[in-house]
Amino acid sequence: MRKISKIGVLTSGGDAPGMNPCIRAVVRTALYNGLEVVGIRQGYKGLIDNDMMEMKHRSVSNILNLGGTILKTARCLPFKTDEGMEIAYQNAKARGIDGLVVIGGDGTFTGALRFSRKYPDIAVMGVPGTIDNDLCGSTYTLGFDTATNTVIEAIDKIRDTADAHDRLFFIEVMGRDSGAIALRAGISCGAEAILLPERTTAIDDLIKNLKDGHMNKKSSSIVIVAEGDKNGVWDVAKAVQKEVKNYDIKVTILGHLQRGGAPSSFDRILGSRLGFAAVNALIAGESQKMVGLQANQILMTDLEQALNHHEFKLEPDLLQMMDILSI
Ligand SMILES: Nc1ncnc2c1ncn2[C@@H]1O[C@H](COP(=O)(O)OP(=O)(O)O)[C@@H](O)[C@H]1O
Ligand SMILES: O=P(O)(O)OC[C@H]1O[C@](O)(COP(=O)(O)O)[C@@H](O)[C@@H]1O
Ligand SMILES: [Mg+2]
Repeated sequence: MRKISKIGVLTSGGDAPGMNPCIRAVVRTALYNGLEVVGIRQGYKGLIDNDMMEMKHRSVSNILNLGGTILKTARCLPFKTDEGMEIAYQNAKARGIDGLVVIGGDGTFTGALRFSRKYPDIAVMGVPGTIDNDLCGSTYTLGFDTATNTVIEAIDKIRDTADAHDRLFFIEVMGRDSGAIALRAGISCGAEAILLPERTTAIDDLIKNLKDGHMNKKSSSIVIVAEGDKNGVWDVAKAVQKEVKNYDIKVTILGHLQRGGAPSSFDRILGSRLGFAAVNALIAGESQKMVGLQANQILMTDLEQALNHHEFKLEPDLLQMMDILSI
């Protein structure tokens, strides 16, 4: 069985609340087990630029409540090239890193899998950290709960003013190819319609529903549009504006405020559990896997399987109820 002595930890792709509790758990679990830990700054960029530091217990003090990531993150194009990967590998080897914990989303895992197939002497363990909740093998990814709560708080406020003015709001929420935030926030806020990349919405049906809502004495309407929806929030709003005259129409793009803020209790616990499990999995000799939450248990999934978007599905009952509960 392979023996790990030094773990490198990095956060990569979009930051997500809960990454800091996870880093803390990785560092302290590794130290508890007599391993050394290296923090790699700015994701794969830090591996290529040799921007790394030794981590001790006090390196991760008082960070449980912080959004963002103390290690910083980046979208690093050079890591996608063979040359970039080779430099990253040589730097990691020179530091004595023999196990890597990568906290990030689908892009990060795609890179991790390629890297570890090319250089199998460095074991790699993925931790799902993305507000998009778009990975198989973990019911929830780090940051999704906090981001959804942030979105709900914002939409509740928009509902107040929408109601006061009898207005129709189109609200774009994040999710590059994923309707996960849109669906949960929409149901939680009683959105009149939710447009998702995973489901096609006919604009004619949307217009009819909004008109019906007005006739049924709805004083405001909220339509949530996931960023990855193929129509796009502006085009949908324009198409509806032409047909729905009773409401004054506004568009709000919530943007990056969705990624910030203190992690929720759920994300603090999830980050701690996943970080703890990732280090223990590396110690047990595992590689090319992701630790994830399934039925309240921490289980491992092959990275390849975690990336299988076709198998990732939004909850059918949520999809079914989203139209029924909003009438
Ligand atoms: N095909 C790939 N090969 C190697 N590295 C990749 C690949 N795809 C993504 N990455 C690395 O992972 C990083 C994060 O991916 P990205 O899609 O931006 O975020 P996320 O991991 O949150 O989905 C990229 O900036 C790049 O460094
Ligand atoms: O902050 P950026 O680079 O503009 O990226 C925005 C994207 O990042 C996200 O917030 C998170 O996605 P990733 O976790 O895949 O990076 C997406 O919802 C959004 O499309
Ligand atoms: Mg992603």
